[in-house]
Amino acid sequence: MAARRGRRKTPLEDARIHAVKALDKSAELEVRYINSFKGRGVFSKAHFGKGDFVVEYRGELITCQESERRRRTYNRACAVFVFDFLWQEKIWCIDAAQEDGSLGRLVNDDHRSPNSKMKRVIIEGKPHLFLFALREILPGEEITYDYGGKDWPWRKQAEEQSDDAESSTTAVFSAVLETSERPTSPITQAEEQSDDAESSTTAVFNAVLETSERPTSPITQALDEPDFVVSTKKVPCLVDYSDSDESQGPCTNPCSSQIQSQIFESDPILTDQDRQSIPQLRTKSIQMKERIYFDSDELFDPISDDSGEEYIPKSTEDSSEDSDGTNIVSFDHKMKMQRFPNMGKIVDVRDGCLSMQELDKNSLNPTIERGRSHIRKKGTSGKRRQRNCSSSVTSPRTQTSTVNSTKQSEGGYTEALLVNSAPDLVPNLPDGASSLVEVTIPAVCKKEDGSRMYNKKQYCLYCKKGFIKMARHLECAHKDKPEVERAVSFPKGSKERRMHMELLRNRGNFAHNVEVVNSGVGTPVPRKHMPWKHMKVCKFKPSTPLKPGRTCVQALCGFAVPPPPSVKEQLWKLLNNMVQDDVYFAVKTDACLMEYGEHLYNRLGYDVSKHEYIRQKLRELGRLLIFSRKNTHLKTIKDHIKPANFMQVVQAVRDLAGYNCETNAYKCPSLALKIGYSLKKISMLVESRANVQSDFSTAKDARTFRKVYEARWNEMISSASLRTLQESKWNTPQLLPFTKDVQTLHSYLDAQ
Ligand SMILES: C[S@@+](CC[C@H](N)C(=O)[O-])C[C@H]1O[C@@H](n2cnc3c(N)ncnc32)[C@H](O)[C@@H]1O
Repeated sequence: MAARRGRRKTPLEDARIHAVKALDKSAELEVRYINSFKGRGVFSKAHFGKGDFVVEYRGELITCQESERRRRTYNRACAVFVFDFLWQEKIWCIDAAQEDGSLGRLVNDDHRSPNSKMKRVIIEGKPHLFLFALREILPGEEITYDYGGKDWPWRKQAEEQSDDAESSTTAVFSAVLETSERPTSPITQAEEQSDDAESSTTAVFNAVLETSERPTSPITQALDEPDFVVSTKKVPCLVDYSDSDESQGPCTNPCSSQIQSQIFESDPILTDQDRQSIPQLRTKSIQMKERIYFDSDELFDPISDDSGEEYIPKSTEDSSEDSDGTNIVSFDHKMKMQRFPNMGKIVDVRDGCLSMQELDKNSLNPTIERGRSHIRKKGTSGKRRQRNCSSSVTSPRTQTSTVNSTKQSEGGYTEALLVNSAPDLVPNLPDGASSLVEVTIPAVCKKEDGSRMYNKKQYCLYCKKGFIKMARHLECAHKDKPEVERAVSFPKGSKERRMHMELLRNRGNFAHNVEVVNSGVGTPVPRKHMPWKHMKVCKFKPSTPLKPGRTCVQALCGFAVPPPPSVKEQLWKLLNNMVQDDVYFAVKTDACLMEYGEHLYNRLGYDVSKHEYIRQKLRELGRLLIFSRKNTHLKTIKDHIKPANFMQVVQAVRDLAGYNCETNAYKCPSLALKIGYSLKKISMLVESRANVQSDFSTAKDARTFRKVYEARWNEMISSASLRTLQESKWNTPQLLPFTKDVQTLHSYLDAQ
């Protein structure tokens, strides 16, 4: 096992592992907002060696025809995310127009001195596009690659600028510049700087580039060098140069050269018409620029320690992972596995809903009804439900494995409950776990003969320890407590004695469960029934009759959980009158939303008629939060007010409000406007709190977010929303007053 963990990975293997998990190296890369012209970019947070796998250009693999169809519907901003490449003698595309939180799609262009290069790698018969470092990349550097093509507007601008600069320099310096920076030259600065040892390879390589970049032969720009076929089955030898003897390596692969010559000289699939259409695509999309041999010096420095097999990925998520890809566990998940080693089945209990929603006020015990949690509302069942849950807490694409790890633990199954979010409301969590609180629920254990094993521990209200026989423990150890004294005053076996003991047991369990939920440590004591169902038979239910319906009982149960320290009881109560759905749990467990709620409550809460307004405001943001968690990497409202995430927020708000880029109209324009307003308000609250706490970087982030918001929100969201609102009024019939109304008015005026 130790040997396996220590096994070094090649860049290709590293790329494959990330591709299979659909994960980026989030510990080593970050998105930053650069400026309004360039938008966002991806920056290195760590050191990358030459040849290292950097990031995948992830998206949907589509055919050329489909990409043509989409391009007709996409606006310019979306079309630029479609990446063309050649594979199996056809043009394919990776469409990354969807804002899915992946990083590869956000990498910007640099045709002069890019630090990485796009490569096509085949994994399990499917092409993937990966960026590999062309040279050493230092922390803080922006990741760039050459988009290919020539018509990108920013290049012209850059060239104009550099022309201006050139004209003002001395003649000698101009001459040097002309040689090294001529835009038509395929030789990059980096290549120019390469040392003598590399020069021969570079020369050969440049020769290839020059041929493939000749503008008159557009097809040669597409990528068609031998694929890097990565097979999961051939562990540890993961690189398989298709149809070739592995020992020969890619350069000497006769098959590849055959394929290349087929494609370059007489392409059997592409007609002249197709060829004509390719350059046209290029002005709107990114392409594989040219062929590059995978083991060429450009990617792997043969004399460097970092090359080839000696490569060890640095990303945190790789640190303890199995490299065979069969047991891929998300980073967050693994972290929780450390905390809860017995974790087995994963059941989705979002936003503290198990512990909060199902804590039964009357029985004072959290309840879980296996297979009947609110997840069922989604129409999922059994294994599917489990899968959904893992995706809801990690990334939509990391679903696979969390479920696979089902194990029978010592005493039977355990169910790990991933409780999404509540990061700031739940203290003492390690950094990376900020968006997850996980609680392990022990399931009923069965003996070998299938009968139930009664080993459930109850928690003592007084000494906080777990015991299987609680009544006996109370009687022996806490006889001096008045409640216990009263309970034992009833005859043994009597109904009264049982009820008193049960109440004490429930109270002990409740206190224990609250502790577990708040600290994220320990195992809560489950209870079988849903609260509203249990309420029908509960021996301790309030004597005053409740309003019929589930929500009322749930509200009672929700309120049974004490508010977190930073939340006012009145606000907590106000929230518990909300419909208790996903949005409710999202709101209740997000610190910024609670702060915003508190702000609204302080302003308007004295007026009960405004309570519904406060709830609505919070629900709008709760919906945004749920949407963002599903579709982006934003997990809290605080993430939404970081300037680097601005574009993702824009996209999320657009999607949530039903933006149609063709008509430039919204289905629900007022939602987009309201969310914008609330986000701005929250940024002010966060900034002021951060200033008070001398957390100047958070304050700066919030301030910068507001600046970006003020500069761009109107253009990106509000203008279209307002226009939609205005236009929707055009078709509203203007109501003329009835004759009767006019008569009434006249008689009123006469009476005056
Ligand atoms: C694939 S996206 C890259 C991510 C993009 N910056 C964003 O914020 O969404 C390509 C777009 O980024 C911008 N871009 C990329 N490279 C650029 C560069 N070198 N200079 C200016 N803008 C660039 C252009 O607007 C281009 O259409």
